[in-house]
Amino acid sequence: MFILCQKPSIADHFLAELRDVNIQRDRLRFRRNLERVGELLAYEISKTLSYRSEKVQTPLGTAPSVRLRQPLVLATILRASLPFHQGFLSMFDQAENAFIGAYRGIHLNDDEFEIEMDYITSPNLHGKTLIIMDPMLATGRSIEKVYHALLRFGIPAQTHIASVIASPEGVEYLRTRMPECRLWLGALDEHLNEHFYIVPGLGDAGDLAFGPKE
Ligand SMILES: O=P(O)(O)OC[C@H]1O[C@H](OP(=O)(O)OP(=O)(O)O)[C@H](O)[C@@H]1O
Ligand SMILES: O=c1cc[nH]c(=O)[nH]1
Ligand SMILES: [Mg+2]
Repeated sequence: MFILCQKPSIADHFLAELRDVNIQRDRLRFRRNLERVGELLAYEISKTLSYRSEKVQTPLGTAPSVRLRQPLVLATILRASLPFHQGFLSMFDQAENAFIGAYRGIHLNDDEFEIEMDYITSPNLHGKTLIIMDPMLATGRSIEKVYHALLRFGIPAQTHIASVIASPEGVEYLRTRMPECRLWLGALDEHLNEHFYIVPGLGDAGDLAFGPKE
């Protein structure tokens, strides 16, 4: 598991703005900060990808270079993940993309709720590197449901899961259910509250990015 905010960097500044109740009133800034954390995590993941060597002609000579070789698919969970996805797409500009409409639906009881999934579109995933993005990894139920639904489109060579903020409960849940996936986090928080929200977290990422929903 990789955690971006383990030693102080500009990433902590972006996380602080995302969490701050006053700054997060500015939706444009909130979305842009999700995007910036996406860019930074994409850069970290890029260090694990494979590249091919080549020579590039400059105006003054030839430079030994490398270019990304690995086919990537970026999978994003609507709504909250859209700005985070944009950050990844800025780095991996030629990636293919998958979109999934998933959200927390009816509560079955005090301890459980259903994840509704009503839209999924994906390219073939066979042998590709899949990156599933969702800014909030709370219980882990959304990511688990989406991952297993995506496997219908082919078995990826490897899968990365990226989140801005995670709970220890969510991390543990994914570790046991999806041990083959590698986790990339902005920050790991304290716990989930009784409504399954991350504490201290940042609140409802989808509403903060796009406004409340009915
Ligand atoms: O780990 P989990 O317990 O599954 O919760 C995390 C999910 O909750 C949020 O989505 P939400 O259902 O609020 O939808 P939204 O993005 O439309 O706001 C978030 O973006 C995750 O997808
Ligand atoms: O803390 C949480 C949990 C789920 N979804 C959010 O947006 N925030
Ligand atoms: Mg939400």
